[in-house]
Amino acid sequence: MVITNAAEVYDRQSELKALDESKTGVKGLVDAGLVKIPRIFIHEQHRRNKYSRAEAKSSIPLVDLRGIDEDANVRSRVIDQVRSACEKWGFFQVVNHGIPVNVLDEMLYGVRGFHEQDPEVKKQFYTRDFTNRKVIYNTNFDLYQAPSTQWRDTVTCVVAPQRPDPEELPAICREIILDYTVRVMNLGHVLFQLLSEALGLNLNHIKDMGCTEGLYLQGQYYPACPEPELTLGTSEHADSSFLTVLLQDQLGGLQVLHENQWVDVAPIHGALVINVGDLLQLISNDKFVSVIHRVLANNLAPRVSAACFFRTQLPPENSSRVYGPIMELISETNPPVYKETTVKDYVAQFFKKGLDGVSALEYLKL
Ligand SMILES: O=C(O)CCC(=O)C(=O)O
Ligand SMILES: [Fe+2]
Repeated sequence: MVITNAAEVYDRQSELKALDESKTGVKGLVDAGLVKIPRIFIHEQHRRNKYSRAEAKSSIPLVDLRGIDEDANVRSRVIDQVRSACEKWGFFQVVNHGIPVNVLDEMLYGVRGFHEQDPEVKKQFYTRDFTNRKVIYNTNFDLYQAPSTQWRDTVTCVVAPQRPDPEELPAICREIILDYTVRVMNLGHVLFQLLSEALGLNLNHIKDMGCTEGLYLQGQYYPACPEPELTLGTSEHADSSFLTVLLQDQLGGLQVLHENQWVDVAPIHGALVINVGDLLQLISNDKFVSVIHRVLANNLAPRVSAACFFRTQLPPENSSRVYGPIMELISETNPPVYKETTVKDYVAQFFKKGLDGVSALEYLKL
């Protein structure tokens, strides 16, 4: 039993278990017609309102990739923009990134299709086994660890370094996942080159460290919520990846913490949101920052997003390679800030904690 602030008594664990065992996630609750949100979803007010919302005019940088391979001046300007964005915001949006807008739309449509299909088909993918399975559908990967439950369901597909057998992927979005993730891998190579150059390193430095090898996609579904002000779609967190390529729909709700204020990431049709993850903050020795962000719940319509994380997910790919601050970035005046770690150990730490608004990098600080 748990005593809440309001001195109400409830059995949080049993409610979590019931949600888990339904295998139909938050969407299942909404489909059953609920009008008040269950207590497990209530996020404490002092956390939700800890920071104010920034003026609407403030927004994350926008970077236009057109011409970076043809014109050295354009490339060097873009590198400056990327460096500045990764140092100050940890986030930017890109346009002219090479992925056609109809592919982006189809990807979101595919994610929606997965979550809105017959629950009996969807249930076959329901699992919490992140170490053996390549397709993982569930609600809240950190359901049993996090202080509050998030108003979202997720389907995760691991697509690299090993390409999945198409038969393993959910039929309803199989083709678009295969197509979209190859394109994201290609864009990732471009971005990691720009990031390497922005750090003053050789073009392929980050790639040669193996940071671009692993990729998994998370198709998020945030059902419309009857009491959106009491909960969150995604809790405050920083990503555990090296880099994240996020495709959001037009509803909005994503917010980035910047100078102690929440800044809305306004949806731009055709653009992609790029953000620095913890592992890039670690190897860049704090030059680039992995910034806290969250997603608000809304009562208008289901929100859909597709986030691609550059990070290995399955052993043995992520087991032995050790990552620490890049030697070339270290000097007497800029000593290493972090201990070395493997991706496997880092992810274990990230999972153990759950999304609680504190960076998992803290435990690696020297
Ligand atoms: O759905 C979104 O827009 C972002 C979700 C997110 O931040 C994440 O899954 O790490
Ligand atoms: Fe995130």
